[in-house]
Amino acid sequence: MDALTRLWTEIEARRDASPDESWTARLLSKGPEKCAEKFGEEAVEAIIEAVRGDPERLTSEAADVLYHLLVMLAARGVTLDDVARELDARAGRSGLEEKAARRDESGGATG
Ligand SMILES: N=c1c2ncn([C@@H]3O[C@H](COP(=O)(O)OP(=O)(O)OP(=O)(O)O)[C@@H](O)[C@H]3O)c2ncn1[C@@H]1O[C@H](COP(=O)(O)O)[C@@H](O)[C@H]1O
Repeated sequence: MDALTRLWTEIEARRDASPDESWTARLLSKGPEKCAEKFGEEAVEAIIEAVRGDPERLTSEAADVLYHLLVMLAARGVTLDDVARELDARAGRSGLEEKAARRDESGGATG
C-alpha cells in the first residue's frame, strides 16, 4: 500500500474517533471550513520553506500539506480515489495542450 493510500485509510478510520484522541477527528468535528483553513495554513508554510530552499523542512511541510489536503477532501466527501480518477483522466495530456484548448473554448482569453 502506498503512503497516500495508507494515510487515507487512517483518516477514514478516524472519522468516528474521539476528538480527544485523534487530531483527524478533532479537525473533522470542526467542519469543512476549518479543515480548509488549516490546509491553507499548511500550504503557506510549505511555500515559505520552498522559497527558503531547505529540502528537509520542505519535505516535512509537504507531508503536513498532503495530510491536511486529505482531511479537507474527507470533510467534503471527496475520496482519494476520486482525485486519482481525475489525475488518470488527465494522463498523457500536456498541460500546455489543455491550456490551449481552454483558450480556444473561451475565445482567445489568456491566463
Ligand atoms: N500525517 C499526519 C499529520 N500531519 C500533521 N498532523 C498534525 O497536524 C497538527 C498541526 O497542528 P498545528 O497547526 O498546531 O501545528 P503546526 O503546523 O506545527 O503549527 P505551529 O505549532 O507551528 O503553529 C499537529 O498536531 C500535527 O501532529 C498530523 N496528524 C496526523 N497524521 C496522520 O494521521 C494519522 C491519524 O492521526 P490521529 O487522527 O491524530 O489519530 C496518524 O497516524 C498520522 O499518520
